[in-house]
Amino acid sequence: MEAIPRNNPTVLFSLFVFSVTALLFFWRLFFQSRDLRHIPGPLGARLTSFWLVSKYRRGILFKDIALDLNKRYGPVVRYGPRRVLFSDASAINVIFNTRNTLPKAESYEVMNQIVNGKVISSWATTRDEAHISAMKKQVISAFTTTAILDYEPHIDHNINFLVAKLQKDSMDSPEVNIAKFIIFFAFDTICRIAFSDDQGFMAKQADLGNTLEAARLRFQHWHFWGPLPALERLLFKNRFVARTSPTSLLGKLASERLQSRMEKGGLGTESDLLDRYLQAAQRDPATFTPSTLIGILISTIHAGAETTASTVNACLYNLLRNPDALAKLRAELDAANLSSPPLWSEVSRLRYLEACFRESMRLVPLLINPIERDVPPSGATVAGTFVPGGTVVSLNVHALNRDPAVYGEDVDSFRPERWLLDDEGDEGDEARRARMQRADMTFSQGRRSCIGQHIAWIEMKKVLPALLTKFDIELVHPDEPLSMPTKQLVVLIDNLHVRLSPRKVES
Ligand code: HEM
Repeated sequence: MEAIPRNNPTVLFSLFVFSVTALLFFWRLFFQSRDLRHIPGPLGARLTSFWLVSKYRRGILFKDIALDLNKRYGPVVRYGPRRVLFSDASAINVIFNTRNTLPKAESYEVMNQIVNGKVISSWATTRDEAHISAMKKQVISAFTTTAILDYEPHIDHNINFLVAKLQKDSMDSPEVNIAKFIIFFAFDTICRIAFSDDQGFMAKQADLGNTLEAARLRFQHWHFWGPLPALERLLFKNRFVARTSPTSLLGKLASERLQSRMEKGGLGTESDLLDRYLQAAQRDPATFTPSTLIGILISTIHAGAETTASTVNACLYNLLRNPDALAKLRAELDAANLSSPPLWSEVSRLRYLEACFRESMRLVPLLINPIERDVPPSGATVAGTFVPGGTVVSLNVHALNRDPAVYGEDVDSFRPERWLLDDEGDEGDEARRARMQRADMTFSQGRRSCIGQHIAWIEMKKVLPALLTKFDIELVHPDEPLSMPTKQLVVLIDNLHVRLSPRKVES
């Protein structure tokens, strides 16, 4: 066999690439993350973020990665060279602390969008805590339980539309994919709450202009690139790409709505979220620049539409699979003698209804991927483990939501009763419920928890009773598991085929 000449350029180049890779490998292994060697994790994860990306590419959900890591390595584990995941509820107090806030990690920048040639950070993606505090000070009142009553007529309008559409469609054919109806309902409803007008998705039963698809692609982009934020910035957010990229569809929707409001007369012309944001801009124009306003509008729609839809769809699915729970809920709704559509004042205190949602959100947490925070340069002790500065920390919600020490032995069952108290004839005790509430990360915790959670609650607690009081509902395929796309960071439910008939109340 002929010897390969040593000065062959291909051989030299291969040797060079091999040496650099080997050097990088050993540097990472021994030096870059030496200060994290007390925390276990798979070798691949300790070496490179591509370990996580390759799993995502193969369609493995973070949920399954996280549960597997917890099983193999215990409650504190590395899932990247400088990423640590905790499956211990006591970590919440440190990672999502309200006073000494750990800032959002760099991975959030991946979600920034391009609007008119500029990279815009939204409410959810901003890492500047001082900016967020200044913004919140001005708009927090728009998200309180009292303020959301102003939005109730918008929700009622869409519930009436949804029920009428389902009544009409199910007369022609009783089998419907109710997931789609609920997705369009949630998107149109958040648009109504934000702009006093919807996008007409429910009426057309279509994703007009592919806005929903574009929003999903943004989530998917975050999913794949979240572990590699620096590379994402280099490839997708460099000046040339930003200047030549078209405005994102959500950015376009936000800009158009803002512009048309200004043409209509601006401040005071409607009673909705946009008007509240314009009031804030009048009080503090330095914080609420036009880019900030567009960023807030993008977050409102992006964070508020499919999130609520998936939660309602998952809860309905869990109820249809658990007839006893459904019967109990129907009994509670019947006893409440609800208006049509149900009023917030009637449904807000229905305890079994709330327990059904909480239990469903425990089993199917909306956010699949980790909520990441940066450890400050001085380091932090999280759940008894010292984590050095420059590390990203996160909570293993999937393991925590099924921890028997928090939720009891039957953690895989849908049992809303676990959220209720003894003194009202239900199972459980106050201490356990307090423990469950402290561990509940459905809407995250701390300063950057979900600003829209009261809006989500009012929508969810009104629409599900509206459907259950108008229809008898059964699954077309009762044995099929809930299907959802695998390459995503949030739960998206596209298929929930049910058979609808007008509700027959048993005498
Ligand atoms: C059931 C429905 C919902 C669920 C489960 C949910 C869940 C969450 C979670 C887990 C976060 C924290 C994300 C993170 O830190 O990475 C979050 C943040 C956020 N949510 Fe929601 N959300 C829901 C509905 C809504 C609605 C209806 C709105 C809008 C009106 C909204 C607006 C926001 C915003 C703006 C943030 C960012 C807050 C910040 O960074 O300070 N969400 N949500």
